[in-house]
Amino acid sequence: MMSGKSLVLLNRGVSMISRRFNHNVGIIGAPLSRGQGKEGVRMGPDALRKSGLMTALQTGGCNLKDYGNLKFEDEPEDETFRNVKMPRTVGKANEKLSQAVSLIKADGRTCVILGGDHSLAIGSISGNAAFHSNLCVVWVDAHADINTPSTTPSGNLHGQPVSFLIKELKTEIPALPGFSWLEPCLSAKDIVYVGLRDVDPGEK
Ligand SMILES: NC(=[NH2+])NCCC[C@H](N)C(=O)O
Repeated sequence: MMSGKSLVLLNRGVSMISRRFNHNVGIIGAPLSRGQGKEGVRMGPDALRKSGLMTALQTGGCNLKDYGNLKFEDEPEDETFRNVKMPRTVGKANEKLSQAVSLIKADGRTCVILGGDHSLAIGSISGNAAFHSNLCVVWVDAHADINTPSTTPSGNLHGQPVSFLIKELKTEIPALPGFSWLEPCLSAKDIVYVGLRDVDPGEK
């Protein structure tokens, strides 16, 4: 027979499990490659879907809604601006992503974004920040991706997203075409790096 106390514990366990197993998740594909030089990364969202990601998430108890893939286009005459490559295209794509993330959050879902190159962190984090005033970021990556337009050795925006998001670096970021919509939304203390092993001199 069950005591009152064990019944309370059991109920608590079941409600924890059902909370975990009824997690509402929205999937959005972001097939962007212009933040760096390899075309193939835009195939990421479809490749991840084909590899069985959705089934794995459902088996893990997620209640999924697939919002499909965003459509990104190259902006015309997207010249390099102070060494930064394709700023208009990458800025516009991230603006779209940020809006899409905010809509999914407004639907009451955790947003899982399938990229795409790492410049997408700009839209992903800013879209979430619009909903969570106390947002923290755990950045698991070999790269810090905190170059600024002046320190970037490659000019690729996938190596710079964090510098655009951190309030303390605002004065280091020039007014880039394509990014007028963006306001930094994180403090430096709100990000933790895990796994760094390839950091540029200007990022240190
Ligand atoms: N998310 C990445 N794969 N980042 C690579 C960045 C490489 C280099 N640090 C750069 O700024 O260009």
